[in-house]
Amino acid sequence: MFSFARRQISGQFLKLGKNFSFSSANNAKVAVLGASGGIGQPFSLLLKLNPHITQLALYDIVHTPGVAADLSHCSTNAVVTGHMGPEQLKDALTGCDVVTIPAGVPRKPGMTRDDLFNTNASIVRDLANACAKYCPKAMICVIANPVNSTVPITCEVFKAHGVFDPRRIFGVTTLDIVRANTFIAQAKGLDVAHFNCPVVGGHSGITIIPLISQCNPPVSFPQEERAAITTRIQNAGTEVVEAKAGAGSATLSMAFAADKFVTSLLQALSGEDGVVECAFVASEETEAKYFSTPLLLGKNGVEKNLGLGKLSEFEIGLVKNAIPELQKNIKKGEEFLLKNPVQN
Ligand SMILES: NC(=O)C1=CN([C@@H]2O[C@H](COP(=O)(O)OP(=O)(O)OC[C@H]3O[C@@H](n4cnc5c(N)ncnc54)[C@H](O)[C@@H]3O)[C@@H](O)[C@H]2O)C=CC1
Ligand SMILES: O=C([O-])CC(=O)C(=O)O
Repeated sequence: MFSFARRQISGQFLKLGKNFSFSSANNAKVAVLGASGGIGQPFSLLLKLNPHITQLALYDIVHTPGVAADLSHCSTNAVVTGHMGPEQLKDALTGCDVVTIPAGVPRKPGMTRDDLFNTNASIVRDLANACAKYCPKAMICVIANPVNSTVPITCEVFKAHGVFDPRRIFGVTTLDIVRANTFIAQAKGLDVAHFNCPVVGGHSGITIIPLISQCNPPVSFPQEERAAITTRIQNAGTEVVEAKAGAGSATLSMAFAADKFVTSLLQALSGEDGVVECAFVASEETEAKYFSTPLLLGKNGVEKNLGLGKLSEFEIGLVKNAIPELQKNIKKGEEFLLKNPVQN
């Protein structure tokens, strides 16, 4: 483990045009597992700008000394520590308030997210195992795909350790909301900074369900346009994978989205009221055991599941179509852990 001297800055902190002021609650340790990757690096940079964070622990199996040294020169408050290889994972995780997991392989053209299962399931299982041992109370934000299966894997690992708290484990689906907001605001000529479209369900293909009927401010589309924009949101990950032509999947927009989610989580943890984000969590809202819906966040993670709300006929059909696929993905994650249990 190597660490860098804390650099104090005073007063107010300007981030993405928004003012944050320091308070005693803004004292979080956040870890990024997979910090050297395509998402990990820009995401860590955004977290380094976050005034809620006083320690940023960067873990990967490669390159973290360089990434941490580089990032530590940015003149912001957070102390950056680099941790490389499993023997340094304990130090990275101990004392964490929030752990983010973008570790794992990304898609290439022609692959589905489920095609990543064979590689990423064991990566996530082993990292979740370390979290359950070294920071069982931390908020765990799973980014690695297939999210519909890696979240159930993480939850099963925590159950195996007897430390499962469904309020604290999240599949990060924020990129779907970011995309829905961008595409719809652009189509309607609205200011995306003041536009919100909830996206529910899961994080792959038909399980991604934008609730256009619940947009704020309200929008409406002719039937064909609504179907087309829904399909674009569902396939937006593939759009990026194809454009990158073998060089990976979304990294910069994912870093933006993950930072948005973690910022909301830290605001809620530090006592801010009314913080709502969608995420894929253990859920009783539908027949699927895990489902993304808007969540009211608080000091202990999910304070209240705000549920699906009133759906249009079109959206009811989308939810109905998504459930069998989600159930299959969830079962696959749970069965993986039965067949490949954690070694404590
Ligand atoms: N939830 C979402 O919306 C999104 C999820 N993703 C997923 O995020 C994951 C990461 O994507 P990228 O950063 O583009 O991939 P990448 O290949 O650029 O980076 C992955 C990083 O994980 C590290 N890694 C591999 N095994 C590890 C282990 N056992 N412990 C710690 N680190 C390990 C690698 O060394 C690498 O630095 C992929 O599974 C991708 O599908 C990508 C975009 C959006
Ligand atoms: O499409 C992928 O493989 C990466 C991802 O989850 C996304 O961009 O939404």
